[in-house]
Amino acid sequence: MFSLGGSCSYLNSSVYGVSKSLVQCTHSRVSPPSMAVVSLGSNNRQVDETAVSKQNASHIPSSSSSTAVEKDLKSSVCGGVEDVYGEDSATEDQYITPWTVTVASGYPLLRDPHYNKGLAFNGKERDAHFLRGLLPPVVISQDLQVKKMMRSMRQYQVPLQRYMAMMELQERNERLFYKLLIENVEELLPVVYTPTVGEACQKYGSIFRQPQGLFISLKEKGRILEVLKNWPEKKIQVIVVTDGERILGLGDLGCQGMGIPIGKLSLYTALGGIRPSACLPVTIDVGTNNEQLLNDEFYIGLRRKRATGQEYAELMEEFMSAVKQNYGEKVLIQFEDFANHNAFDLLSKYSSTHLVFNDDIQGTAAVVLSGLMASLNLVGGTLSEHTFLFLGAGEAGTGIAELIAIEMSKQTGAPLEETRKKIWLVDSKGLIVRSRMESLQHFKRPWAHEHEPVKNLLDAVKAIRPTVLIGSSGAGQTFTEEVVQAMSSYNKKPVILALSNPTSQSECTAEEAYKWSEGRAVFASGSPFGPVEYNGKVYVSGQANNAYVFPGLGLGLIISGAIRVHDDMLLAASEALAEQVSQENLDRGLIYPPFANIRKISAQIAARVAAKAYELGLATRLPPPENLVEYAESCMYSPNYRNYH
Ligand SMILES: NC(=O)C1=CN([C@@H]2O[C@H](COP(=O)(O)OP(=O)(O)OC[C@H]3O[C@@H](n4cnc5c(N)ncnc54)[C@H](OP(=O)(O)O)[C@@H]3O)[C@@H](O)[C@H]2O)C=CC1
Ligand SMILES: CC(=O)C(=O)O
Ligand SMILES: [Mg+2]
Repeated sequence: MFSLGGSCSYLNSSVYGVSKSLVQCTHSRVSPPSMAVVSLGSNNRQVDETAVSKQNASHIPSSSSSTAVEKDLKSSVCGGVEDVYGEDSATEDQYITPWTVTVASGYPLLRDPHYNKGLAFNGKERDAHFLRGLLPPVVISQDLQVKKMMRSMRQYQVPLQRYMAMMELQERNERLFYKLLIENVEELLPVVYTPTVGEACQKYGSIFRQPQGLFISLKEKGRILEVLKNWPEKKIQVIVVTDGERILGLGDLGCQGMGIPIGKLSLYTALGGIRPSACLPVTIDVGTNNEQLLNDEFYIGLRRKRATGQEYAELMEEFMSAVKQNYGEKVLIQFEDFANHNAFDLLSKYSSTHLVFNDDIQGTAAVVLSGLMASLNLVGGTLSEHTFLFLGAGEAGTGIAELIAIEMSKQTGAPLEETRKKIWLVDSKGLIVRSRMESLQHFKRPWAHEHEPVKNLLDAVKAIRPTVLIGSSGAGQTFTEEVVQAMSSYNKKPVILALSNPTSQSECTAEEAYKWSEGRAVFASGSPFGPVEYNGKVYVSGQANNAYVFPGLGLGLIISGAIRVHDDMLLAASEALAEQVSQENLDRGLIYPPFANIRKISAQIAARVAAKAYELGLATRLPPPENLVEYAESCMYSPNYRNYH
């Protein structure tokens, strides 16, 4: 009678005075189980809809205690709906047990995002899985579902509504969500990722419906391993974790930063082909210093100031140890949007014990270096013949600067201390120079070159005369007309990268870059801008965003079973990405390939990263596959529906 594809055990539970027989099953993911399963633990999919639970009571196999259930199911609420578990008749001061029933057939199958196919369930599946009558008669293809969803998405004028529609889809039908995203990546990336995800995080409390990801707060101190075990998936390969302190260029959004790990991991799947069930979004909630959120009645996090020092370090240490204990050595932990006073220390502390990677420092560096390599085809010269000026000397700025210096050093044989001298950075106090050394944070010190103090960016541009200007400040409108004009007065083709996200924080817009440089700028930005018409010519700018690299890098680490991330892997990723920029792209002024090809690009990046892991002796999956590109492609998750028997 039961085709559960896994093991079952019967549990007894007393739920608000009603004794129930529970069947606990671990079932196969390929073929959805076709009969009643009850779950109190973390091993099964859970459906928390009372109505569904009630409906499923009829599927529970009979046993002595199920007879008790029938006997005790006397109470009802108005309208003739049976109050099966006494939940409705319980007064507010009485306790009820939030038990849930999971059945991968009937309604619960339609409610399970991993298995649900909506109208695409065919006749056989509808018969086999008790779906008859639960769906209208029509059977449509997944392609038609995509077409329909895109049409409905395009009807929303407000970006946040699109974001919410996408999140709702992800929670309702995971494969359809990913098919939509993969097939319409250029249109939907700005919805699930920057810029819209930034607004979503700001308003996360107000738009919160279904919890996604794992929230680990100070309240869970001492119990993090237990919390990890609550997550329904066991085979985790990638964790993206934030503590919400530097969300894009929007600052401290506390617990509401959760939108970022969720967004990044949906790109791991859509762009890099990592299975969704292998991805775990985590937000560490240590409080927030954002007064507006602390006073917001809809704020979802701990209402306290951020923990710092030992309290913070201990929670992070417990998290990192618990992750290793629960998922092993080879789970990739991506640190995302931590403030720089923690980010560098966490990376250096855990890079020798865990497979960790900081996307803002390292992923951004790989993507920007790649764009610079490609831009040399437009502006000429070698990397070391250029001079670089950054606005912003934090994670992104110093991370990129260091990788450029490493690459220059590899190319020329000059020591790193020398190649760094071609790179200058400006922070909120002005140009970073030797006389400021004592007061500088450690990650800025390598960039404190000999120079007289310079107070602002414009003066720094005039003093340094860079060929490349990179914005990584999180401060919008800082590449002013004067700054862009100054860059254009020294360079035939100034390279201008406005990396800050979201769009509101971009150092300048694409239109401003082209207009103020009289169409000469080679421009790319962290958040996308549409094509710009200037003097009768259409300019298309690229998106200099770490999303080009982290999915492929992650895939490469996973397929090689890498145990550590190495700078040479970042360089390999940069090269692989730069090689994907075609002459046609360059002719249009693009220094990045279109996102439309991202899965092919990710496979190339993954192959190159994996090859580097093997070369460095950091790979554990042996022997290495013969053709790494083919192997990477073959490992990628496909969102197409599977047939159920
Ligand atoms: N496109 C992409 O892929 C990525 C983009 N980013 C974006 O880059 C931005 C910065 O991120 P990150 O480096 O992590 O942030 P950090 O906080 O680590 O660094 C910000 C830096 O900018 C400086 N700064 C801030 N405001 C000004 C200003 N008005 N004038 C001059 N300098 C200023 C800060 O100065 P001080 O040190 O003196 O405080 C600091 O050095 C964010 O907007 C983020 O979204 C980040 C990662 C990837
Ligand atoms: C893109 C990204 O990681 C950031 O803006 O923080
Ligand atoms: Mg980030």
